[in-house]
Amino acid sequence: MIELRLPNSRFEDLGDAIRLIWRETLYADFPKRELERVIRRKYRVSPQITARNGTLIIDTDYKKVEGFIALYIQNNLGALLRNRYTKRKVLYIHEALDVPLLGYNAFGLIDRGTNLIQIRGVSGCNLSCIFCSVDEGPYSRTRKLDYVVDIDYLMKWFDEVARIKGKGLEAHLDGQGEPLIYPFRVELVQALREHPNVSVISMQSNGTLLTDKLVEELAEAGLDRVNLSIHSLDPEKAKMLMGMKSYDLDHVLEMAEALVNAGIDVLIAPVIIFGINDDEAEAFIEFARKIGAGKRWPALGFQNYVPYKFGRNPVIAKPVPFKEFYAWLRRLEEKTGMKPLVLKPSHFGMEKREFIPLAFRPGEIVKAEVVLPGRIEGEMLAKARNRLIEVVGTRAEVGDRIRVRIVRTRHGIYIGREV
Ligand SMILES: C[S@@+](CC[C@H](N)C(=O)[O-])C[C@H]1O[C@@H](n2cnc3c(N)ncnc32)[C@H](O)[C@@H]1O
Ligand code: SF4
Repeated sequence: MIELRLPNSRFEDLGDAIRLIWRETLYADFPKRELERVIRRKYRVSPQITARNGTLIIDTDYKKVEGFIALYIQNNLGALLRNRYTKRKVLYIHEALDVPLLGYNAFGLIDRGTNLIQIRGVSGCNLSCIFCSVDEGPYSRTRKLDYVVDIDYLMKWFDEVARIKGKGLEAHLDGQGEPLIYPFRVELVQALREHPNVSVISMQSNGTLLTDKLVEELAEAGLDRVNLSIHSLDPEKAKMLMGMKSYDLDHVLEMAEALVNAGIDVLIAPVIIFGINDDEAEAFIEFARKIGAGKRWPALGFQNYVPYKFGRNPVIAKPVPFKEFYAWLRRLEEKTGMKPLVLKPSHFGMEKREFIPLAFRPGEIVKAEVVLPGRIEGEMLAKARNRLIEVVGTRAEVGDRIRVRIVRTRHGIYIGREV
C-alpha cells in the first residue's frame, strides 16, 4: 500500500476524483479514472485509489508508482488549479511566462505616486458583498478567472519598483478580491519585512479567513496593520451586506481582537450606506475602542459607498456626495470624541513620491503581444515595453501580435483598444 503526502497539500476523496488542496486556498481535482489510466499505461497494474486523512492511498505494493504519481500530480497541478472560494480557474503567473507585473489592476503591483505600493498576489474573494466595487466572490457575474502570482516573481518585481521608489515604503497587500486567499500570504509578509526599503506592511482584508494560528504567523512574519472590512455589528445585517449566509460576524470580531493582541494594529473600515448602516457608526467606534484598535494609525476608516461601473450596485444603496459624507464624519468626531475620522494621507505617513515613469501616452498606438486572457469577457492582457495592457473589446487570442490604442494610463494602469 502506498501512502502519499505532498508538502503544503492534503488530499480529499470526492468519489470519482481526488482533490488536492494546496496551501489551503487553491485546489485541483484529478479524476480517478485518469490517475488509474496513467498508472496502468506505465506499470500495467490497476490499483484502487482513495484518500483518507489528507493522504493519497494507492492500493499497490509496486513502490515505483509513488514517485511516478507524485511527479504526475506536480506536473499537472498548474493546468488544473482552481480558487477554493470562487471555484474559478486559476492562472499561475511565474517567471517563465515573462508577464510584466506593472500595468494591470487585478494582479501585480500598483504605484499611485506615493510611498505606498499596492501588492496584488491573488484575485478572487470568498465573500460577495452586495456593493462590491469589483463584483467579486463566488456569485460574481462578470469575473471568469483568477490569477495567482508566484511569490519569488512578485518579489523580483517589487525589488525593481522599490529600487525606483526609494526607502520608507508602505507595502500594502490588497486586491480585486481577498488578499488572505494568496497561498504565500505569510511568506510574502516575511519577504517584505526583510526588504530594506519597506517600513510598513499593511493589508486590506475582510478577516473571515483569519484563524488564531494565522494571526500568530502573520504577526511573527511582521505584518503591521490590517484594515478590516466590517460593515455591520448585527449578525443578520452583516450576512446580508456580505452577500453570504455563512458569514460569521462573531469570528471576525474575535479575530479583530486577536490581531490587536498579537501586536498587529487594526483599522476598522466599514463601508457606509446611508439608510442601511450609518446608524451603527457609534457602535463601530465603541467596538474599535473596546479592542484597542488604532495604536499607531487611526482606529477607524469609514468609507463612503461609491457605485462602480464594473461593481455591484444594489438599488437599496443611494450614493451620498463626499461633501455630505465628510460633514457627517466631522459631526461624529464632535459627538464621540473619536479623532481622526476624516482621514488624511499624513495619518498613514503617506507622502507624494515620483511615479514610476509611464510607459505609454494616452492616444498612442503600440504593437503588443497578447499574453493572457483577462478576467472579464472580451478582455485580454497584452504586453509591450515591459508593461501589461488590459485590452478591451477584442477577439484576439494568446500569442497574437496586435496593434493597441492606449485609451487610459491613470496610475500606471494601462487600458487599450485593438485597432
Ligand atoms: C474591494 S475590497 C478588497 C479587499 C477585501 N476583500 C476587503 O473587502 O477588505 C477593498 C475595500 O473596498 C471596499 N469597498 C468595496 N466596494 C465598495 C464600494 N462600492 N464603495 C466603497 N468602498 C467599497 C471594501 O469594503 C474594502 O474595504
Ligand atoms: S468588498 Fe472585499 S470582501 Fe466584499 S466581495 Fe468585494 S472583495 Fe470580497
